[in-house]
Amino acid sequence: MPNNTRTRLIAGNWKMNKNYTEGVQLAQDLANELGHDTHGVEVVVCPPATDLKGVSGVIEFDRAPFGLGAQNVYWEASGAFTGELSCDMLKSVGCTHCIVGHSERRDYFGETDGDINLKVKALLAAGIVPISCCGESLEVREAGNQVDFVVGQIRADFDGVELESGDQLVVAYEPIWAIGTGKTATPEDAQEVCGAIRAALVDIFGADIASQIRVLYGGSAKPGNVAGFLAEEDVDGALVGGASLVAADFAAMVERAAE
Ligand SMILES: O=C(CO)COP(=O)(O)O
Repeated sequence: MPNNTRTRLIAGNWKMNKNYTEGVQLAQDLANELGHDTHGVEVVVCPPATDLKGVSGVIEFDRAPFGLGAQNVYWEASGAFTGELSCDMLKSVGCTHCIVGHSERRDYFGETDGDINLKVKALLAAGIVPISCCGESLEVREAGNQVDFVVGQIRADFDGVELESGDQLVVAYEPIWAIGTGKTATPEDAQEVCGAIRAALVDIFGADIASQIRVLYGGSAKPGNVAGFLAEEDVDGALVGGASLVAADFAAMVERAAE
């Protein structure tokens, strides 16, 4: 069990995997694996946009014990923005959460901290919880600059953001060199940066709100290593890529988080 009052959160980022039929199947498999009780752990899945409506159907009709998140959003309300999705569109298919600022979007699609800042503000205004990602490259880590780099991202991403309570926002620390590589950070590596993130959040939002914001670790997290991360004071859950595509593995991680 956590040694603080924050509810642990295990979130799955399916990335660009699973077509509609496969996505609905995975959601149903996960619902079966989890049963109706996740023992105090919050669970969210973030499928591709084309699967959102189907997965929300599984959540509604099978009373599946997980929330629904998108992987991206655009900050404008509507209009001539070909290919983009608004907060209202995400809400209309049942999204409660949305990943923003994933390193893959920063690196492959040129997303900047300024973009992420606008997305976070739009999501908060719509009542959707941003799962806001940050994390350093191998180069930054090898130079020993991971804390300064990530705190810089956090300050830029949340510039001018106002919260009423800490459960409106989730932060995910994902060192880029550990994503999809099988190379995990150690729990101590994760705590070093997640602790610095918490300190920055105290500065930005004040101690009360910062103490309630969940900070997740992501990067090759799996059933065999998640407990080590969760044992750290400032790690409140995991953002899971590859292992979230296997219902039994993802459910096993939720189980570890409940222990
Ligand atoms: O990027 C991630 C989650 O957003 C982590 O992916 P992996 O768990 O596949 O390393």
